[in-house]
Amino acid sequence: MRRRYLDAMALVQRFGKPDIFLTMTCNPHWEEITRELAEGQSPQDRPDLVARVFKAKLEDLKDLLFKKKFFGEVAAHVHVIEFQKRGLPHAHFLIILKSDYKITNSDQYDEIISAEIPDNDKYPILHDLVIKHMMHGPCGVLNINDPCMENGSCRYHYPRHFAETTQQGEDSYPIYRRRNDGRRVRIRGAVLDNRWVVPYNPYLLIRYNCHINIEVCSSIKAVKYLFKYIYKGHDRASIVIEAAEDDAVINEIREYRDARFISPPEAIWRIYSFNLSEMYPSVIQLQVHLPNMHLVHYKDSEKLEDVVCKGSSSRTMLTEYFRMNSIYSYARNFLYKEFPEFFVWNNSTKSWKRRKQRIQVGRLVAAHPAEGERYYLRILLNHVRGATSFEDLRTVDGFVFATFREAAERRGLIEADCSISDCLSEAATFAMPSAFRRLFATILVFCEVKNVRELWGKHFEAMADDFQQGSATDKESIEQMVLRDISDILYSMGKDISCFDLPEMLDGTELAGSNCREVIEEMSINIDPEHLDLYATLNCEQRLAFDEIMHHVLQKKSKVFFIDGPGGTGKTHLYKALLAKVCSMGLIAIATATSGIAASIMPGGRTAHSRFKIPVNIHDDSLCSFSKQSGTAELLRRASLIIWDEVAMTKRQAVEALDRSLQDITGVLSPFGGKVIVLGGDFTQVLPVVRRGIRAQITDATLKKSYLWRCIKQIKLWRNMRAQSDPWFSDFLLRIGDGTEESIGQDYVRLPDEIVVPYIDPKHSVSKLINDIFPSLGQNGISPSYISTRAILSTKNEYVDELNEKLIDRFPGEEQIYYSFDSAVDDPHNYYPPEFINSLTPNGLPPHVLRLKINCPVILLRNLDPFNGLCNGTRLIIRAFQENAILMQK
Ligand SMILES: Nc1ncnc2c1ncn2[C@@H]1O[C@H](COP(=O)(O)OP(=O)(O)OP(=O)(O)O)[C@@H](O)[C@H]1O
Repeated sequence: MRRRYLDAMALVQRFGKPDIFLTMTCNPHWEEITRELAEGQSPQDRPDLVARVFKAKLEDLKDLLFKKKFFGEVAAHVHVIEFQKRGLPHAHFLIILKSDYKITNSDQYDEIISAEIPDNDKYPILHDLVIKHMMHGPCGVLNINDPCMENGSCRYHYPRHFAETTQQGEDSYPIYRRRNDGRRVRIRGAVLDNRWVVPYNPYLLIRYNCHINIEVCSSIKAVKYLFKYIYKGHDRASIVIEAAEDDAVINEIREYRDARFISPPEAIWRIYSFNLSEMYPSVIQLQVHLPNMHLVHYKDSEKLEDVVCKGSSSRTMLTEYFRMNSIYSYARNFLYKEFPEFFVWNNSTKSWKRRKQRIQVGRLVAAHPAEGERYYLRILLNHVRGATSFEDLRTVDGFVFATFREAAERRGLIEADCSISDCLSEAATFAMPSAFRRLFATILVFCEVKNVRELWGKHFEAMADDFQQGSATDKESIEQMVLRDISDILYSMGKDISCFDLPEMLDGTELAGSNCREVIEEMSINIDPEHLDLYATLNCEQRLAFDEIMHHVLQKKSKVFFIDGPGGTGKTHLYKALLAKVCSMGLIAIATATSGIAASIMPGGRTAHSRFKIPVNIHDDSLCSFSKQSGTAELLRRASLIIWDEVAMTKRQAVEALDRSLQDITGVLSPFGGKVIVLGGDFTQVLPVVRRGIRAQITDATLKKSYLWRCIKQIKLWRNMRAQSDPWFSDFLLRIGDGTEESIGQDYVRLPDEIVVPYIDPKHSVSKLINDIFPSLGQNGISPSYISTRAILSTKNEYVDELNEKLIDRFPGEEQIYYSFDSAVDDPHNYYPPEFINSLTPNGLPPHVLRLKINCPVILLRNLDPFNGLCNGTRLIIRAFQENAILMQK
């Protein structure tokens, strides 16, 4: 039996998730069919004719979709055409669009898909076609015998719910707009409304006059479902083409590219056609087997001894890959999975040969973690280049490990049980005890440590080192001192030491009552003397703002201010002056910002979410999650001034939650419980993120749409203090922000030639960009400030990863590689192979392969410890590294 494989995940990996799912079903009453029928014949009598016409329509559809780019430029597509004995021929298409044409929000869904009955007066033809082809059922209570009924309900979930607007569905398809507009139609004896409309594209429906269902694949989770659907129950990772399971008469599979085959009426065929565009090469499955545990094929007529002795029986793709590596230095440049791109496998001679034309993509046959050694062998093959034998693969730093697991662990490719402990042991060699305790606390908070007490016991000495040098000599006192320090650190990270299995902290060692801990912490923030002098430097708008705010603080007069200023107009400068002044008077001023990075540049700054305990999933009536008796509540009650920077980019519901909570804890029913609040931000910068939200939804989420906006006093700062030396640029930015700069269409602005790196082609332009920004990158001895005062910004994580690869290549020094340990939750069947998960680049996670060099800059992607300035966006410099620990400096 001939089989062809296609790796669905490889497709997604290479081109991204599919965007559109389209099903077209043959209309047996197409004119092209009916006019050729002889007197008394029905379409069922002429399957050849039906198939031919259907094929012609499909060709036309493919031309429209792929050449004429009906939905935009197509990166790749898969389609399956089914001719069955029962039912009409139909075709399924999965279409992956190029990145510029991705369909991402519900406005775009509405442009291409409708799920409503059209107005009969305005669109009579379309109205008739929808009734004829796109109404589901009736099923359910209207017709319990409809073929779609399964266990008493419709397999396709009809009737759907009415929906006023199209929305992003949680896991799979969007919820299309199906308004309850009173339109009804009588179909097969039942009265149906918009809830029964199968989503369609009006143009395609009119053009093809048949059932043609279009769906947008709204999330990556839909991919799994779609691939399963399109390949009906086959393995989701490797798709196998074979006969329909219910077929008793098939004795051969025939496969025709582009569905040129016309099925004979007596057979039941599925014709699969994979046409992944010219760019997408075929996929070859690469064998992964343990030594001498490969499959050997032989004929019934062959003698087993002969089979075993035959030289070719011991040769496999893998053993030959090793052999090629041992004799051919060029071969050693590639991973096993990359091999088929450069070498071609000849199955009859069982050997690899240098490839001359047409590339192929390799994919290693899957292995489940439960398979043990084969799974670890596969991991090694996915990461190690040029191995010449199984033993070579087990060799790391000259040492031959007994198992593939140990070798993978040693290479840092799988998480070892002792990774965390090793990290601490390594860190102990370069971290001071106080920094070491901070690392210990950070690990407790972020690493889900299973045996905390064991970790504590093992690393106590290193954590206690500085206390042992001091006056306390007995172990218990020192232990209490370490515990207290860790407790303080944990507290500043919003955690309580009692949540961790550590030795008990004695009462006396607690600071003055846990309720006041936040207050004490806030009161102990050091005031930078320079900040006290900032008042003298304020420009006149800043000074007016300062005076008015201070007046309210001193008079304890309730007021909410919004410092409205474009970037660089000195908002932070003003906050620093205010914070210093209020704190110097012994009053409490709380500094927060929406992002960690903005919080970290204000003394004592915390993210608003952590300081006010704002719930992550926020709703219109949410409250902050602190109780009236908590330390946070006490701190807020005592605060004379609360600053929240970058409020323009937070959802209004978060600010409203703080308003309600402050009213609750203070008992004062005026905005924010009568406090003096300074909000700041710039609505021309980043707005709140509403995932896949349309403009209206984003605008609705901003503070300007809040009930609070009416009682907020706006203070405008307009003088750009940052770009004083370049007033032209500062004006240019302001014009873009205000929307007064001439634009091309609605969204584009022409940048002056002087600030643009001209585009030649991707390779040279990127190289020129790097040379322009980092001209001395390759030189030894470049200073950290050289690196940290320049940056290349990019719009997508994948571009950032690409640029980082190029930059780190040029960076001087020896590199250290770190691999992430990625796994899918809720995937007992290992449908998501590790290399697929590793290839994803979601927000907030580093790439799977992280290449670092001493003195190279890195950006922290998590709010590890915002109170101490370690937050999402903090830039650090690599100072030293070991296998599990990295020493970084701000
Ligand atoms: N009155 C001032 N005198 C001197 N320098 C100032 C003054 N105001 C602001 N600056 C300087 O201008 C630069 C930008 O100020 P700042 O960071 O406070 O602006 P911002 O409005 O917070 O900007 P962004 O919105 O981009 O965060 C800083 O280097 C700051 O020190």
